[in-house]
Amino acid sequence: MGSPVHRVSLGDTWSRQVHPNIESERYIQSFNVERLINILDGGAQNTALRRKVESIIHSDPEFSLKDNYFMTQNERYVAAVRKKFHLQITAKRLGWSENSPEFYYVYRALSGELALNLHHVFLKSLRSLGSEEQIAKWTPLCNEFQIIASYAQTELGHGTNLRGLETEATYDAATQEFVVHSPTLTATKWWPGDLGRSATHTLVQAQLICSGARQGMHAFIVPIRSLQDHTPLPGVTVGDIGPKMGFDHIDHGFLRLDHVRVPRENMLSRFAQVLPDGTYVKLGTLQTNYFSMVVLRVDLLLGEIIPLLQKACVIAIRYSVIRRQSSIRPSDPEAKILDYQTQQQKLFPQLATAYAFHFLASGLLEFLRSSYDAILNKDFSHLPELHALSAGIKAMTSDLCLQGTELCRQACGGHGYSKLSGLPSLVSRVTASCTYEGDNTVLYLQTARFLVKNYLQAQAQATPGSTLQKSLPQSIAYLTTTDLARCPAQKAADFLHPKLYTTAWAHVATRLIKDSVHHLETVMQSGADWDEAWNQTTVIHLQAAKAHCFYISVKSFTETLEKLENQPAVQQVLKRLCDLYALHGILTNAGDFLHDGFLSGAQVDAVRTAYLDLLRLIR
Ligand SMILES: CCCCCCCCCC(=O)SCCNC(=O)CCNC(=O)[C@H](O)C(C)(C)COP(=O)(O)OP(=O)(O)OC[C@H]1O[C@@H](n2cnc3c(N)ncnc32)[C@H](O)[C@@H]1OP(=O)(O)O
Ligand SMILES: Cc1cc2nc3c(=O)[nH]c(=O)nc-3n(C[C@H](O)[C@H](O)[C@H](O)COP(=O)(O)OP(=O)(O)OC[C@H]3O[C@@H](n4cnc5c(N)ncnc54)[C@H](O)[C@@H]3O)c2cc1C
Repeated sequence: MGSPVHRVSLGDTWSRQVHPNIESERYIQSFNVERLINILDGGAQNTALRRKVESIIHSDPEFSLKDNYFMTQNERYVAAVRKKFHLQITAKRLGWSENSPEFYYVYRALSGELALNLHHVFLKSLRSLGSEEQIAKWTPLCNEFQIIASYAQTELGHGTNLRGLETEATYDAATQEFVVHSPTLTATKWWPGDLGRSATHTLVQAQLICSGARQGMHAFIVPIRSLQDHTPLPGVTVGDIGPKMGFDHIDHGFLRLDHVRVPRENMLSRFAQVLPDGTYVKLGTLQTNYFSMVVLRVDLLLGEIIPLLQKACVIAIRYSVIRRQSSIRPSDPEAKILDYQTQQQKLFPQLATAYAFHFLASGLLEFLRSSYDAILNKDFSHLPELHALSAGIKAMTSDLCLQGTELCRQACGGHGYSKLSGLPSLVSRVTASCTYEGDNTVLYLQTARFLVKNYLQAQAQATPGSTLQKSLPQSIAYLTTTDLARCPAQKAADFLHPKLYTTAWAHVATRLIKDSVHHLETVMQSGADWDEAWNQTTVIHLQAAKAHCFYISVKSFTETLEKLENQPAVQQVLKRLCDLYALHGILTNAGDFLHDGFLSGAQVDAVRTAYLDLLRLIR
């Protein structure tokens, strides 16, 4: 460890002391910090549990992260594997069960520097796509790490277009096996985490071929490495895809299968079965084989994506109260950079976004939990709305978390470019979330498809004599509420009413959805078919989907405020953040509010007045 750079991070004494400026800043807030912490943790008992888990982790040298930024990719991987197994041993000793809150707190305390995350993605997919027997068989093997699993869906040639996946699983009735095969180079599985070096098994998403027909994408458990010596099994070519922008600690891999045989029982069969004679039995819909992606998109929000923005806000705001640079008056001492309005305008909307997304994701997780069992029991009534919400919210949160973490990094000047600030790693990590578990554009368009479909249905129901009376899904009920043509706000203070700005966002989302349908229908009337017309109007649909998702996030934040009547001081500070979040969105998209005169120029000025005053109040 002789290299000079290590002197920077080893053995310094001053970094253990809290900077006096931070100390002083911690005693001027207007609310009870512990109360707000309890709200974010979901209750005081969770706060106590989280702190207990964090103290165990932070006091154990095996979990130290201090050398991480000086490691090679290989060293990062080895360190992450070591931490993962030390964690499993610790968890067993302390009685922490798989999927328990303790594991969530550990993951966050270690900034996700743990190997085998896809092993848990495999388990989640098994639970959502596997039969009860398959769950009972494979879960203990995973929990005891007798097997290490991964999730292999994406191929060199296809990540988004799942209908285009080329890996084949052909049923052989004579032996009651599936022959899993990579027929082309582009069928090579590419990107799956934990595949490069760790996994002994993987969940292969492949085109099922049985009864002489292609039945679409289905999931197959395929052994890929020997449990004796970890070498690739016959017919398996597997390895690491090499250096990436981030995620150095994960062995993303590639996989080719040359007619590898697996037993019939290895096809996950909650929503589809292949009988011994090769008969295909559909127990769900095409979309139910996509259900595991809905679960993952929701889990990744609080489990991986939003904490990255939360951490970037903590680092950048703390830095901004100790960094002094230039003076507000030439005669003054150098100012804390957080006292500059522009620094507040960079950071506080990101802080507000971090809170907005925390409550938004918590609500979506609740919706998933409440509909999960129904879906597993083949009641798919909530699935379309759950898919549309999870797709759009994953796209919006990852997009805005990326923008926010990068803004926080830039707000720290040169030190924001040092890995030792923690910020560059947060940015490179959150960047990936705009692609994994679904490219954001593609996911927004899934939400847009849901909006158009339901809008047209509402239109059809509204025509006189229509017998259809199906109510709209709750998240788009606003499409049929009476709409204001003009915003009634007279002065800046009027924009600090949650009902007023929520209605403003509903107005813009409704208008953009109507507009997108109008353009679609106009292009079709010019002779294009639905698919061509859809492609020629996707930019407009994308805009409508984004406005819809932002409206959902504003509504979720205001509903959270309503539940805090009994904690006025906390409610007040969260309301300021909610106001700031909503008004920041209006100013950033002012054109959408001015377009039909819903807001006038003078009203947008009033929004800015209220917004700038909020920065002062929040500071
Ligand atoms: C440190 C660790 C943290 C990081 C962990 C990272 C883990 C990342 C792991 C991965 O990245 S795994 C790979 C993730 N890959 C994807 O997410 C692929 C994205 N592509 C798709 O989901 C589908 O290809 C897409 C939905 C875009 C299109 O599929 P289709 O062409 O079959 O569907 P289409 O668009 O025609 O829609 C058909 C119907 O299915 C519905 N649908 C589509 N996806 C659905 C879904 N997931 N659930 C339920 N319904 C769904 C859709 O709404 C529609 O319903 P309607 O007919 O009623 O309109
Ligand atoms: C860090 C990381 C980890 C990952 N982990 C896994 C894993 O564990 N398992 C796994 O299976 N996969 C994994 N992936 C792969 C990931 O899921 C895919 O990269 C993702 O689904 C996007 O697919 P793609 O790469 O083929 O991009 P493409 O779909 O080729 O996207 C390229 C461009 O084409 C556009 N595009 C594509 N289709 C459309 C359309 N229909 N309409 C409009 N535009 C379109 C996209 O918007 C994008 O701009 C991981 C990826 C990353 C970066």
